[in-house]
Amino acid sequence: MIPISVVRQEASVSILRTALNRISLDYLTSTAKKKLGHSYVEVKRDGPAHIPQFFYRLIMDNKEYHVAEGRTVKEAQQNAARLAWSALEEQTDWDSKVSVRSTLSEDGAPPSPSSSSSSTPLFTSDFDPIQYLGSGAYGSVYKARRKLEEKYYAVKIVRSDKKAFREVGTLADLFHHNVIRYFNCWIEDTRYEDGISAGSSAGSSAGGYSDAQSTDDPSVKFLYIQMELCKTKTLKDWIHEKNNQSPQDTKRRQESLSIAQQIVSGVEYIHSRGHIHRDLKPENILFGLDDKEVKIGDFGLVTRDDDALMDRTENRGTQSYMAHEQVGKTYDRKVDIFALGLIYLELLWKVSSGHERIEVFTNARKQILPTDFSRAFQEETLIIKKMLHEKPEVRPQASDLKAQLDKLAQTENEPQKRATV
Ligand SMILES: Nc1ncnc2c1ncn2[C@@H]1O[C@H](COP(=O)(O)OP(=O)(O)OP(=O)(O)O)[C@@H](O)[C@H]1O
Repeated sequence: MIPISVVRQEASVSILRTALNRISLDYLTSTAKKKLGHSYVEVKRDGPAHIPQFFYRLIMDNKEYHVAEGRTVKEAQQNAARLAWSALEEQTDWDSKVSVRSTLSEDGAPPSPSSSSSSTPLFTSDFDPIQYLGSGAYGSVYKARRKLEEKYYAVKIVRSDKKAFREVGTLADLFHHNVIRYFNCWIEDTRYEDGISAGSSAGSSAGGYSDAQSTDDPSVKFLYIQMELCKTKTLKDWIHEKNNQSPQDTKRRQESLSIAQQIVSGVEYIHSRGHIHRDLKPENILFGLDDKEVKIGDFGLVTRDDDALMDRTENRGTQSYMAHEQVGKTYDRKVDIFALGLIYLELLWKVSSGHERIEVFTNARKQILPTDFSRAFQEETLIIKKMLHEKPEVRPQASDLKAQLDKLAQTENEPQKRATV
């Protein structure tokens, strides 16, 4: 006999899945309410009046699901429904596609290939690859249109290993508008390559599968990660544009604060879910398609955090943004605050050459900021110096930092109190 809990769980999945297939979470609200005991609970409200944040969780069939955030009550409830859906999807083997969490072993190791590989290349059967977007050290990213709903996504293709599963396992756990959204992942035997990424004639769009790597080692598989499509412009490009503007852009201060608030909001959420990003840098922060929001990406170095300091076996990150203690083995989430301090400085302060940037960064790492900067940005100087403090315990928690930046934004919105820089 099938246990009642399984039947109820399948009912929940079916309701949520139908709702998501109809792309209408309103449907979920009415249908699930009728069939299963279901309610949304407000956990907290946050943020200033002009950018409020609402936090809701879904309770269904007496089970509490993860807290989700949104700009409106409706958005937060819809996001909470999506998180519940993801959680149920992960628990139930209803799809032929790989369910990430259920395939992870206790230590985050990848699943055995036999249980996860698929002989039909899902990428080209379910998607139209549109454009090669770029590559990092570990893989390449394509813009692709999912045939079923005719929506565009970014699909990242990486070797299927422990690092890739850590990235995807974390992304699947996160749902915040300042974090690149994860949708799905699956494993294939081969890596898709188009003419451009494969190094052949520029502009070629002819695509195909390359099994060069898997021929060398047949056990090598590739993980396809379907994510929210963002602009290819990164925060590094934004900083570069601003630095090349002459005279100095008068809106830079205001825009930098708004961007810093959004990154901190994303980091606060990541920390609240028990993760440390460990590789925050402008290259890993993208702009959403509407150009309004920034999104934290590249969770390849993410690790679990504990309240206690953890002994970490790996000490990686990007050298120039890395906190002092990150070269050692014992550090906590405050390494992200250090990197954010440098990013906020870089957002605000125009440097004219690579040489000047190195000098500013080297001094900033010792909490020495340019004299002109400290004069022009007094409040920011106090905040940044604390973020860059040598002792992690002195650096603010992301939630405190968020409150400080929100307060600063309120002051900035009262122009009579501040002179424009
Ligand atoms: N969700 C996305 N939407 C749009 N473009 C993306 C997306 N994710 C990545 N890209 C583009 O693809 C490029 C490569 O991304 P990827 O995450 O592999 O690289 P990376 O951050 O440079 O990598 P790594 O630090 O792992 O070496 C990025 O620089 C960006 O231009």
